[in-house]
Amino acid sequence: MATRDELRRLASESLVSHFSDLCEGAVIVDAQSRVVWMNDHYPGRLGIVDPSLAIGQPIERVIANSQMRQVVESGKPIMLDIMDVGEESFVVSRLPLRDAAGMVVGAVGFILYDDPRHLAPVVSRYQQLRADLADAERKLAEARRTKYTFSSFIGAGEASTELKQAARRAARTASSVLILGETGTGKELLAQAIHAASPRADRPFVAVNIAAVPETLLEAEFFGVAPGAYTGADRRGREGKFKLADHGTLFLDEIGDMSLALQAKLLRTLQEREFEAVGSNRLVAVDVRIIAATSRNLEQMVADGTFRADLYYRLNVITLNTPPLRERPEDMALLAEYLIELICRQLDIPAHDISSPALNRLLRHDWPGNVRELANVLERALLMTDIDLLEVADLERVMPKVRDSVPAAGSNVIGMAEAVAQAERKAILAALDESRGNKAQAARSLGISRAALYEKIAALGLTADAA
Ligand SMILES: Nc1ncnc2c1ncn2[C@@H]1O[C@H](COP(=O)(O)OP(=O)(O)OP(=O)(O)O)[C@@H](O)[C@H]1O
Repeated sequence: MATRDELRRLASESLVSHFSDLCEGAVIVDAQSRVVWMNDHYPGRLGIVDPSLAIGQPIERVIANSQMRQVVESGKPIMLDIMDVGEESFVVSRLPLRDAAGMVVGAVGFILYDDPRHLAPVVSRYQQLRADLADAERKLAEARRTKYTFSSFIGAGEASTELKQAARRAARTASSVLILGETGTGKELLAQAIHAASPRADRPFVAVNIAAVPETLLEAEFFGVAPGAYTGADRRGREGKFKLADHGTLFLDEIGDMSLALQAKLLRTLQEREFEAVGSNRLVAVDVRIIAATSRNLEQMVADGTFRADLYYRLNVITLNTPPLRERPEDMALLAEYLIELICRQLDIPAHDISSPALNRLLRHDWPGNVRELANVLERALLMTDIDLLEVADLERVMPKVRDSVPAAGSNVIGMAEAVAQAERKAILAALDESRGNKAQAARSLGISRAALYEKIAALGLTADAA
């Protein structure tokens, strides 16, 4: 009569031998996940030409997406799984092997069926889900595809050419980029162009305007919220921008407006390449390329102690300076022509030209709002002119100084809405002036949120003046 231990030994031996005979393939790895044995079917099923060369190799060298190492490292079986090799899908099972003391000494993997039709309902559902996921990922990447490339950055003068060359070089690397320049000089355009020319072009480009998101919401915006972290609307949890930008590029606009507390969290994420969602203690790994931008003097902020030096150096691997429009008059004609054509197309109005005196008028303005302001002025001038040639008078009508003055002729009575808008415009400009363009500080002194300030600036068409 066999003892209990002998019976157990016999059972496990015959189980393995039966299994390996019956199933379509079997493989055993050791504690380092190196292949030590495979049955006769295994190499044929998986297209392994010379099985003798596989022995002693790490399992991933033999089967690139094998999960055997996970079983060895965790000591937990994966009872039923679908493994894709090339075009084929296999139903597989993986079990850890333990010695007498219970230590994991390896793992055994079986290919149960090479024809997943045996599990048709499960497999078809799996394949459907996989197709849906691929479709959703493609749509997401499409939605996040950048609008701009380097050819969208207009300017052929020396400063623009050098800037574009440096940005093209940056696109070829994976380093962080810091773009410095006044408002409206094309920082976001350039960030998009860098992404579009980088190896990450097919992955998402995700932008966060730090100044436009209320401070209290920024952490959740960046890192997401774990399910159940909040009651109410967010109970199901939400992905943060870091996760959405995984394998792509994360554009951090107005980085100079970030609080010191969040700067510390951002730095940690960039260093460790992992983060925790709000309300979770599970670390999530991410791979994002960072492009940050600001119109503020970050170096001065570091000296003042309002921006972390370590974060500054981390972001400032490659620096690009977008020159203000007034410093590149050589680009004005090209830009004006390009913008007029673009605006006419967008507004669906006939093509327009610009007279030489009008072009000279543009050159005399100092453009605190840069290209955005130029586009704004041209659009309003185009909407008001009756002929297809922009003249000085058309521009004068809409250029900032004229716009803000009281109408010379006619009644002095203005509607309430306009009166309120004028008062708001004045207050915002004064606050921005006092804070030297720092929108967070301006919002504080106005007693409104930064998000509200951004909305007002856009609604009042103030962008041009708000530098
Ligand atoms: N060199 C350029 N060629 C063509 N369009 C440009 C150029 N620079 C800026 N623009 C246009 O001007 C507008 C503002 O550009 P963008 O948003 O990139 O500026 P920004 O520097 O990021 O501004 P902010 O600091 O206010 O966020 C956009 O519509 C952009 O397409």
